[in-house]
Amino acid sequence: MVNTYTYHTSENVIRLVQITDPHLFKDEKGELLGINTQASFNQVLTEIGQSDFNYDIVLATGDLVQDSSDEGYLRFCENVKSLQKTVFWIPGNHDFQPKMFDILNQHHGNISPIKHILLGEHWQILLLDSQVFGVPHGQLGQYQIDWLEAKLKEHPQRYSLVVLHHHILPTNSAWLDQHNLRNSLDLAYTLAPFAKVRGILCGHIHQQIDGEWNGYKIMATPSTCIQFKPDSNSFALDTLQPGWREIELHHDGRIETRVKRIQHAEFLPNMLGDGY
Ligand SMILES: Nc1ncnc2c1ncn2[C@@H]1O[C@@H]2COP(=O)(O)O[C@H]2[C@H]1O
Ligand SMILES: [Fe+2]
Repeated sequence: MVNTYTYHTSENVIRLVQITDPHLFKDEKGELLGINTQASFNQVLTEIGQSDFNYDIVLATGDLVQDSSDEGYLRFCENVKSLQKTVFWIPGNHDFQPKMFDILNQHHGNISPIKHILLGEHWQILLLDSQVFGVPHGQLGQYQIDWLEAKLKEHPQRYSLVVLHHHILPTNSAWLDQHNLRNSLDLAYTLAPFAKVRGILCGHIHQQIDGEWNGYKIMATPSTCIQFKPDSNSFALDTLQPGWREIELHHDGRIETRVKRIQHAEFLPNMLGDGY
């Protein structure tokens, strides 16, 4: 099996789209706290298609399916065909990996199982699995840490973007921050010797963060369905709309990025919902 995907381009900028946390259900009418997650996912995909952002690849950063159903993963595969670019993925805390792996591989179309991407001459992307089976918080196992270190050592001349589901920077929401990446210090120690690491990208927290941590650009992205309210110690939803993220990796190591939200439909959750 090939373990590295090489994306050849002579462009000075590589463009990525991130979609995250679609939480699809077996039933396409399935709702998460009042939002039909299939409908909001479709709307995000439609509006990505309508935008003039000419992306090279897509990153899907976990919680693809809420109920471990074959149907949810199969519809994900069908739906992302419209993106017409290779889709790379990582698991979130809600994903059932044996099924996810089988279905996403069998119905691959434009979906790749590869976790190491070389882009043009200057960049690489490292996709990590931070899932701890059966619980909402995250942890990078020793295999993930060793793999990350090995890839950074293999390509020290490349700028690196690290991608994982769980968050590192707090959301100032106690209920959600208990579900963070528990061993972010191990990640910090692993990355520290490699001066060309530039960014860390995650999903999971259903809200936007554009911050900084140890000199790395930290990006978290709205879900394609429900949004969590920032700075809320107990569970609370937001009326902000489903979204996605555009990222530009420049040849000099700069990352430019922006969050987009749907504009041609409105999804409002049941604001009284207190969890799932
Ligand atoms: N009321 C709640 N209190 C604490 N955790 C919750 C609550 N509701 C949901 N969660 C968990 O918190 C997680 C945050 O985002 P996820 O989509 O990964 O899935 C969520 C659930 O696993
Ligand atoms: Fe999650």
